[in-house]
Amino acid sequence: MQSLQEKASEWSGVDSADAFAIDSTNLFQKLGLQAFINLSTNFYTRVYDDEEEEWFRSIFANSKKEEAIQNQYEFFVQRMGGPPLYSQRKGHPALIGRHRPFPVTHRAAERWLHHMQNALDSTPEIDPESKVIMMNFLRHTAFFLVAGDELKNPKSTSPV
Ligand code: HEM
Repeated sequence: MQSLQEKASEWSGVDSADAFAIDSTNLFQKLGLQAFINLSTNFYTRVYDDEEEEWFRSIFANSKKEEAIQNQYEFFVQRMGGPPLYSQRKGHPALIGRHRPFPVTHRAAERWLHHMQNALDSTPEIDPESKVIMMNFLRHTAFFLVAGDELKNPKSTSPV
């Protein structure tokens, strides 16, 4: 059986070496805290304003925008070489478990990545090379979460 990581690589088109290139360079040191705050603010502004794809925006209906921004940038900071801001406040990220209430489908991952690509493109504090490194990690992780989401409804299980 394919592991979640293998599914993530196949579906995202990003192999593990490219996804985890974030561990060979310290993006937090390079970019600084404000770049991460700006990126997550930019991203969630796009998500909460998504009028073209209302179904996507509705996934975030029970989350407060300001909290979602903080959750995301604190996680990115700690995952990309900075202090463990997220875990100090909330514990282990356990991303699959924390996404369990939400429908993290292939389509949702593509919409999430669409907003993230646009957010990166309009965050001038992040240089082009760092954007590529970040996007490879984010794309792989998005599909890792899709693979985790499918564990909720294993297709092989027969209905009872
Ligand atoms: C694939 C599509 C995705 C969907 C539909 C999705 C959806 C959501 C939603 C609805 C929340 C709740 C907002 C909040 O209260 O913080 C959330 C939280 C979060 N997401 Fe995602 N997400 C996706 C991908 C990702 C990816 C790729 C990452 C990391 C690389 C990520 C990291 C996080 C983190 C750290 C939180 C905060 C969790 C918490 O503290 O409860 N998400 N996501």
